[in-house]
Amino acid sequence: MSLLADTVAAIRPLDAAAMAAAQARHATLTKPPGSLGSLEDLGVRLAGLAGTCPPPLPQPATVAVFAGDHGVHAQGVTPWPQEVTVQMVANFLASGAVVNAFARQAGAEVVVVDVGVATPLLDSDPDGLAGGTAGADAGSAGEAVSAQPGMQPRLVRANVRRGTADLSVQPAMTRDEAVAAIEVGIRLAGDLVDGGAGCLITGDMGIGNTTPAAALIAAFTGAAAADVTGRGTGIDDETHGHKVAVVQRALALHRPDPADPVGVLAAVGGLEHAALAGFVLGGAARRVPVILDGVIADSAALAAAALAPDAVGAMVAGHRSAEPGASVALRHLGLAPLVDLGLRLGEGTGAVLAWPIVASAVRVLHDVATFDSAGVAEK
Ligand SMILES: O=C(O)c1ccc[n+]([C@@H]2O[C@H](COP(=O)([O-])O)[C@@H](O)[C@H]2O)c1
Ligand SMILES: Cc1cc2nc[nH]c2cc1C
Repeated sequence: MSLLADTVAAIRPLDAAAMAAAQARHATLTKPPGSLGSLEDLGVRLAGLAGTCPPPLPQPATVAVFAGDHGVHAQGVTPWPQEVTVQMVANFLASGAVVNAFARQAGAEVVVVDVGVATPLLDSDPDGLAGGTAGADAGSAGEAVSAQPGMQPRLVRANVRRGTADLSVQPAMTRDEAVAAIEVGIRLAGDLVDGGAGCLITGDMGIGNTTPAAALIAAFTGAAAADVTGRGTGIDDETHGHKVAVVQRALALHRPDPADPVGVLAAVGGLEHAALAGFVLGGAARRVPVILDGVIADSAALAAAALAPDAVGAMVAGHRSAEPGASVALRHLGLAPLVDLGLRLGEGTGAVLAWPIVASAVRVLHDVATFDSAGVAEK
């Protein structure tokens, strides 16, 4: 079997006995029952994921920033030049982006993955900066990556294709390319868990990538393009109307079938969306929580859930992106976001902010005294 098929086959439902044990433990802890709201449900779910109560603390954590470019950029769906993708890759590697600041604050490692950047990264450039003519590195997740937060960002060279084709006029990529990108994400998740990671955090970078995200969300949820297409990095009303029309045109052209998730990713997705879907599947197969960032991760999570419905058990919605499609996707997945600050940056920023909340939900099950042990009276 292929890595993708093996991974999907390895994804199992949450463990009911561990969840019942976590539920019962919550009832014994020195707090009014239910007083931690949805954090109690999260702790129970993570016990079910780990198959034990209390579940392991979700640490250390790595945020994987999957970077790719998009042929649909040619349609004028974003005001930013495509080169900003590779320039931001350089910025991540130089620790200068917002996600680096948030990751440093939280104590998470940053890994940058070139899965589909249009501009080749130079092998000879120690910082992986843009330029040169290095060949594609298809199908590999690059070197093994340690999850110990050494705080120095790392680059994983796993370029499947130098940007997608324009999804509004032809398939964004071939099925083989979509599978190769998914497997980049699966391999990286496995490498990180092997290196000790207890939590995986999704990140993305790709000028134009909110357009494929909207198309994926429409394809998997059945929502209208107008209800899931947002303003991305920031566009005026006229450009937004044009962007909705581009998404509608792509959906009408390809008629993506949600029963064929790889076909949907190939037709209207992006390389980072496919890799993120694999990253989620890889985390779910290894029974490690995966914190979703914004609309790009949410759209990829829909693809992962279509491939393996039980993968939803490993997903934690880090935050609610301001993009309308994010809320539609999270509702479809049955996930409630932990943080709602109006962020619409991507990179993994909202998910990194949510990580200490996820850890706190687990910490309660480890550390909090029981009514018995603390001598606190029950009602
Ligand atoms: O995470 C989000 O929900 C999000 C919302 C809007 C924009 N972004 C980021 O902005 C870029 C895509 O925006 P755009 O307008 O070029 O499609 C890409 O790099 C994303 O990481 C991300
Ligand atoms: C500057 C910039 C930073 C980003 N980070 C994620 N998406 C981005 C888009 C732009 C334009």
